[in-house]
Amino acid sequence: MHSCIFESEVPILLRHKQLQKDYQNISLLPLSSIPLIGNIPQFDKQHHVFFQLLCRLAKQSQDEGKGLFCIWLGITPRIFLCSGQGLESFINNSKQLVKSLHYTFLEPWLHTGLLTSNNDKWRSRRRLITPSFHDTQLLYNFMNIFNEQSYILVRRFDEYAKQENRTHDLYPYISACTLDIIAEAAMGTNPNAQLNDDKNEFVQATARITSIVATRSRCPWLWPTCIFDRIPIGKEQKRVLEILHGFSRKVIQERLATFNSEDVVNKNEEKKQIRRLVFLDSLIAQMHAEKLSFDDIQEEVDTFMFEGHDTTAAAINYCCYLVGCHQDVQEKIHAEMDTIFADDKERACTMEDIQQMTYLDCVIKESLRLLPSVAHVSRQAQEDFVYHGQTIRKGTNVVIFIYGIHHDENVFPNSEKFDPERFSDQNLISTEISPFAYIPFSAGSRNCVGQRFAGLEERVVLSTLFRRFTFHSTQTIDELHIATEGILRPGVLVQMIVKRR
Ligand code: HEM
Repeated sequence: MHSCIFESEVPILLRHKQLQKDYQNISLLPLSSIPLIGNIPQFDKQHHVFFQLLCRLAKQSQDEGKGLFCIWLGITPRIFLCSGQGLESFINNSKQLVKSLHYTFLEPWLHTGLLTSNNDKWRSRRRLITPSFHDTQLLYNFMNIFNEQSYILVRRFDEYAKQENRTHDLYPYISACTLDIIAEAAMGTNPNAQLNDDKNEFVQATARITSIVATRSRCPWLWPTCIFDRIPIGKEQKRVLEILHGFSRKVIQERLATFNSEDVVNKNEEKKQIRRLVFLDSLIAQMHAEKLSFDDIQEEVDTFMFEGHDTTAAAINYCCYLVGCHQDVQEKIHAEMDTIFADDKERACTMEDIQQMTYLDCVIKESLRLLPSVAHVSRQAQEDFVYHGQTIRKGTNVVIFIYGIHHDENVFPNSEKFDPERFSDQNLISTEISPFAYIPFSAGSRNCVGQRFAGLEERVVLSTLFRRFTFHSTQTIDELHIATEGILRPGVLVQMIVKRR
């Protein structure tokens, strides 16, 4: 599969001199005097320093009114779109839905599931999968799972709360919780990651593979599979994938076994069992109809186990962190929780409760603005297009830089400030400016299929936590050394103190 990278890059290779001219105005870093190297010597090996460079370039391009910039990975240009203004005609264009070649590095893991597939395959999968995550009744059914798993998380945080003034990294507990949620809600199985050891093998393997993919993506010498597979990082990837694929295979086999037997049972009306149908069942039904194979199902299970747990875990963790840095915000959340739940700290959170969480809603949105779980997404231009007056050529790797767009001073004044009021009714940020100025779930027809699921999950988990706990953060954002590895990740452990209210 990876040989395609080079086949598809050939036109770019042949055209790179012309493209250097075309993109001269937006190439904000000077090209190396060594031929064919591009900007690579200017990229720091440390992910967070590289990310800071991208953020600086985004700011510079916004200040200069350009709204985009280009970096050169050797002879391939990568163009970062950093303004919501004008994004619509690209992101909503049905001809521009093809993911960039860098997603190919995810294929050893996710093959061509919904996130990484293109064209007809993507269209038919998206049609098949969307109902499982958009059906309002199904989403209501998930509330029980969100509540049950949140309670387990509370019990684990209680242990931390007993250790007065000690700091803790909450991410392992939170990601175990979101893993159990997606596994139970979508796959009908519960790996009990929350009840097992602190260092879950699946969670750790996911973090490692996303880091390996990020490293490979920005180092052209790691692109050829024949080299990558032979060096330590490639061998490590192979080991990590055995863990991840072993997990998804087990999940499918377990469900497949019960699916068959219950099918038989269901024919007998007297013994008919009511079983909650999950996303995986709809895929298995397609397998019985011979429209999907086991491998087809596995690539979707891998895709959803990753997209469905890591993104949400990052969002919840960053939200706790940011609130822990802003005690005034935390007091307002507590006041809202007390109004909704009064003294009853134990009852389950309902849809009606969620509708009343207007302030928490602003906090969640502002957290996803300041620290979006997915900092960028990429496409490969299928035809020439114009953005902010710049023509971008067919074949170019185009990055929609969500993080940069969310930090645009022209849209979000004082953009580094955590200010949930931006999203309050009175200050309603600017659909007037551009509906694409705030896109944590991407936008258009390739947006996040799990957006509504994630929104509900975040609100149940976070309200359950804020009803009971106060968080205190001990680091500034700069000290977190954040970097984008598919997911926006801190380079150090995020340390927080947890107290019972
Ligand atoms: C706060 C949580 C989440 C955030 C911020 C988020 C964000 C995103 C973004 C930005 C994309 C576009 C990716 C790209 O174009 O490369 C995306 C796609 C996707 N997301 Fe999410 N996501 C979240 C939660 C979820 C959940 C819970 C699920 C599953 C239930 C999910 C499943 C997916 C899938 C399958 C895609 C690929 C869609 C396609 O290409 O058609 N996400 N998500």
